[in-house]
Amino acid sequence: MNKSLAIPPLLVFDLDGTLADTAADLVSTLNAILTQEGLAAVSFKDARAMVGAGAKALLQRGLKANDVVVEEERLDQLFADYLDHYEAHIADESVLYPGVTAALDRFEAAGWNFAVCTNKFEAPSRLLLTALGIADRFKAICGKDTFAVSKPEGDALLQTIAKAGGDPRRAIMVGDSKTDIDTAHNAKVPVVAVTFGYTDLPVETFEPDRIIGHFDALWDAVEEISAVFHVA
Ligand SMILES: O=C(O)COP(=O)(O)O
Ligand SMILES: [Mg+2]
Repeated sequence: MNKSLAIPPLLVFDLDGTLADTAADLVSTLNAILTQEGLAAVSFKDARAMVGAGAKALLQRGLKANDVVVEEERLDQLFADYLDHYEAHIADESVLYPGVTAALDRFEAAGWNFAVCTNKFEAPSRLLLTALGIADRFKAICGKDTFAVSKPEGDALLQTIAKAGGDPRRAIMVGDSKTDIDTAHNAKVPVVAVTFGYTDLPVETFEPDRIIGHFDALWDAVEEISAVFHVA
């Protein structure tokens, strides 16, 4: 049997804005830090689009919204405070998007494996997925700090696939932002974009291979890609 066919096909999921709607907890944490510093909170609407480039970028955008620039050392301290607060409130309001569990069940029954490739740090990612009851479904959970490189570098995805025991020729990325689509393009891995995440521009702008508005549509999108890319 063709050796590569012995390797199960792999779905690699982004986390924030793809598997889980985490914006409320991320923005609440940002505002807890801004308030602690005597600065104005940012509106959920404004801050939601800031999510996607990592927590430090979110923090910096919140400071910038207050026209405040802090030097590196102070930013590191605020970021440490941010992570402490976030880990204590990791899933106060965060929930899985509709259809995630059913989609994982269907693909698992068809022999697919799963991994996570996120710009959230690995520890809070594990904490969140455990709190949401699905951490043990992933062969690998890789965060911004798992490898020397992070998204949008293609190698962040390729190393995630390797860590999950997968084959890049039999892998598909699922994400919500330009960062994810660029990562997949850089790794030459097909990508399905979801429309319900935190992208500041419509995802079609970034030319994913397929676009879905609900996880119930993931099966057909992957079927189409698999036929084209000979994944499954
Ligand atoms: O934590 C972030 O800002 C982004 O995380 P994501 O890569 O899971 O979307
Ligand atoms: Mg995301």
